[in-house]
Amino acid sequence: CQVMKSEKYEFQKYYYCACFTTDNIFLDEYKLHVRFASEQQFRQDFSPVLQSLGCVTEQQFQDVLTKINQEVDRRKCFGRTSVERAAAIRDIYQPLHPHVYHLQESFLAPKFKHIAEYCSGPNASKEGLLELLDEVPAPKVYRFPVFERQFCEELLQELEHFEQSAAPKGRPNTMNHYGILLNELHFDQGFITPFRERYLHPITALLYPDWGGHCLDTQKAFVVKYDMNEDLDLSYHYDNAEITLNVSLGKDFTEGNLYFGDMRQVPLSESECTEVQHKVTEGLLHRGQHMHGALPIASGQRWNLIIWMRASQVRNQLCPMCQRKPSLLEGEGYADGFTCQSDSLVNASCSLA
Ligand SMILES: O=C(O)CCC(=O)C(=O)O
Ligand SMILES: [Fe+2]
Repeated sequence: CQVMKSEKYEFQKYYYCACFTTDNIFLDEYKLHVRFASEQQFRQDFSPVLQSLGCVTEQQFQDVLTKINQEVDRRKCFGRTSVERAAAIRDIYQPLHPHVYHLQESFLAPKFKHIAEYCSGPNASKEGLLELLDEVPAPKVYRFPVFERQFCEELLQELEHFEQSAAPKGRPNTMNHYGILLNELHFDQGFITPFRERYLHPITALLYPDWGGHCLDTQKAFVVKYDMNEDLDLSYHYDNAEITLNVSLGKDFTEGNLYFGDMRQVPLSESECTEVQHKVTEGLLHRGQHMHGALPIASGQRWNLIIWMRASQVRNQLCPMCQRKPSLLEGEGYADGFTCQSDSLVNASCSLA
């Protein structure tokens, strides 16, 4: 029911987990994710591994602490600065291709529409869906065409135009230095949210019912960019997502394959990795907790659309980043997709009144 849905959209508040300001802080120089709750805890937990990675002098250690402090400050201000950037973008940025902000069927590959239609039908089954998919390149990783090539080109032109503009830019996370947060550019309402609800959700509901694929309710969408003079690769990590869609948008590039290891409980040294090629216009769907990374590109420029899809019902039980019961911090917009049970009770009583 449409009215219920938009009411929910207006009333529902979303949250971060407090671990956002302490956990999964990426140290670029040492390619290491750390947790920083206090200096004492940090020294105890990470001195040995940092030393083994070449952080041996007190000065080097102090430099690490400075970087951590900067990142923690960035995260503490993130909600406010993100809202400010989104407002500034609305005020000063003139889109090159305004139509790409509104999802149209003509953007989508015919095969993708067919797959989504099949999954939305009354007789859909996982087995039937698997027969329609091109390939299962790694365990529970699925590939299918998503966009038409012309749409990929126009979207990239729009994003490059944005990059070259004076508008402020928020970066997707500490591991990507380039790339663009699509919610700040106002892509959610007209494009990403209906794309997830109408097309992706029926597919994930069949493929990942045990990973929240049947109850996705928000997302964080961004693009990543790799260039010979910028970021070349992406370290091994898991996503802040229940399910991730990763679509290759272009341009021309060589190498830069994605690789998948095991689930996050298994160390890389004990994991057998599978390389998966990016093919322009095609998407790869995987579980957020399935560890992965991206190998360096060897030439050209690679852009991918990443949609981290969240299921509040799942993450409210256990935060996928710290693996603890989430401790909620208020956020703006979809935040990190956690919800609060008592908010729902307030909403229920509102709608009963
Ligand atoms: O570069 C890619 O294709 C992977 C990006 C990714 O895994 C991420 O941003 O979470
Ligand atoms: Fe990722």
